Amino acid sequence: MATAQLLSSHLHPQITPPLPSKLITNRFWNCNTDSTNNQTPHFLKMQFQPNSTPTPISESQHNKIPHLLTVAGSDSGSGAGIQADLKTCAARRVYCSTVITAVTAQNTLGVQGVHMVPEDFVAQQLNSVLSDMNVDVVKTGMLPSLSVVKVLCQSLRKFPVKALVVDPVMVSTSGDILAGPSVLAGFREELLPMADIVTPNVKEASALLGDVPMKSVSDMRTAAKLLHDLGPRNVLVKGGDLPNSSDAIDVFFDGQEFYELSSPRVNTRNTHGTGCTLASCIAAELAKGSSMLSAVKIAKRFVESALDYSRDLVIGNGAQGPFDHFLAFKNISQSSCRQDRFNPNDLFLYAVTDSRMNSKWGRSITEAVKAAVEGGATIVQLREKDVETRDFVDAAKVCLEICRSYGVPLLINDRIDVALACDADGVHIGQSDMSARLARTLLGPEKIIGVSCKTQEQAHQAWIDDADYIGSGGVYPTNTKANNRTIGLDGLREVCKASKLPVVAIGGIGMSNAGDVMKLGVPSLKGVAVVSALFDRECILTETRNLHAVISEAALLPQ
Ligand SMILES: Cc1ncc(COP(=O)(O)OP(=O)(O)O)c(N)n1
Ligand SMILES: Cc1ncsc1CCOP(=O)(O)O
Ligand SMILES: [Mg+2]
Repeated sequence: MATAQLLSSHLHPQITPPLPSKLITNRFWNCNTDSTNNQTPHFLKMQFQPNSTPTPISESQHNKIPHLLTVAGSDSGSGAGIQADLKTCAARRVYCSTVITAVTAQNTLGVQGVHMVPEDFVAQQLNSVLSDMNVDVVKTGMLPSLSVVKVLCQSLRKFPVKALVVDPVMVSTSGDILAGPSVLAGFREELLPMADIVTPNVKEASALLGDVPMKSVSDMRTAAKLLHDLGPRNVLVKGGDLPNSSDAIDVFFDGQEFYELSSPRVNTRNTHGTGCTLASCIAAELAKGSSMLSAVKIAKRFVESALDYSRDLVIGNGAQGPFDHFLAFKNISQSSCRQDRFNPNDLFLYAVTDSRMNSKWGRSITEAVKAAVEGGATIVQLREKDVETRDFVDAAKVCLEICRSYGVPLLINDRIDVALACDADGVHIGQSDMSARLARTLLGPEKIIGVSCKTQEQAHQAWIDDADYIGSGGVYPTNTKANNRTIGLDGLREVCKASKLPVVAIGGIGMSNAGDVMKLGVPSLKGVAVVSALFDRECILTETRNLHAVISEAALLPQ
């Protein structure tokens, strides 16, 4: 059942110059395009292969959509259950099919009635979907009887999927019982051993373990270990209900390491459906190919943002209201938004602009960015320290269009306001800027956040604060950033070794030394970020192309 490939392939991806998910356009490979070529190009979607001719993406790759099957109960109030799972998958852009195990009459006051679907009809639904529809991941919610648990396990043995996410629903948020004691035995003996992750809250974890006391994070760690002994590959014990804590702390255990994942507690009545949403978001991200830890982190971020966004929503008169899963559509026009999650391999060749260099060579920011992406830059940062805010926003909007047409993310240095104004893909912030945690709250779960880190402690904090990557340097002395301490290759190695986030090296990197950086041989190091070696040169396109060739070759050599 567990898919080693699915879950481990993203844990420590090595530097891999081919960027399989990247779409770029194959255009003119000469210097004239820097500023003079105004022809309308014929954009041709290509799959990126460094040092080789780009190859077209096949139709089947274009048309495959990640597919989640949820096996759960219907909530007539649509806050939880099947309805929450469908909304989560729609918001996360994953196809969701449904097997309904029970129909509940439910609203914000509580559960007024439950009508169980006979187990042979649950089996029939499972057979219909699993035999035909190429399901990637199965997520379970309300399983109202032992016989439904057994039917499900039989179906999963007959139709194996890539991952199984078990949300052991037992009691609704209103306190109503949704699964009796006999189901507990089914969970313990049959379902959990098949699961890739189980996501109990403290009450459910306690019940699964025979009513052990759960009063502290330390109890949660002990419970996570004991639940892991029952067979699931990973355990997430959710501490939202734990008293006396201003933060919601969840304990994640992968069988080897414990992680305490904390997020600020959102003060709202609209928490009905958070458990279902978290589990289906984890499942959706697994279906897209995330590693388990990153799926869990994304899901926590998604729930936190949705709760924050919906804190004042008024639906129903009861104590616990539903929240709005489609927060992302409030301020992002769907047509223009980036389709991919952050891919650490995007850090491979990171082009960072500089307004003074552009003035020196007589080019606009947009001309510089266009040349860099045509030359093979895999991510771009606008680092424009001397530009008026209004001009910065206008230029960023044009750069964003250019980058989007190449499938290259565009980040803004320092200026979260500018990133929000132009709907950039994210920001890069330094140690004296606002914290990554606050930036995450302002930017939401989807945007990319990079943080500059010179030390292992800063790298750890960036991970805690929910950043996506760190930039580490200056690796070599540089004239681009005044008074910047050089950490050398040794300093970079130390930061990379400690970092749970992907790292891009920066500072004094160019043709002569980029290969040495790439050969460092630490898995978290994903690429090089470069300013002057690209932008303080006559032909940006040629320099980018040549640097790409150098780092691709170094990344392919044995370490
Ligand atoms: C990828 C990357 N890494 C580090 C930096 C430096 O950011 P910061 O420390 O905020 O310094 P300034 O760039 O703002 O001078 C970066 N910009 N990009
Ligand atoms: C922004 C920054 N942060 C650390 S070093 C540096 C400057 C990198 O510029 P260059 O690539 O020209 O050395
Ligand atoms: Mg900065």
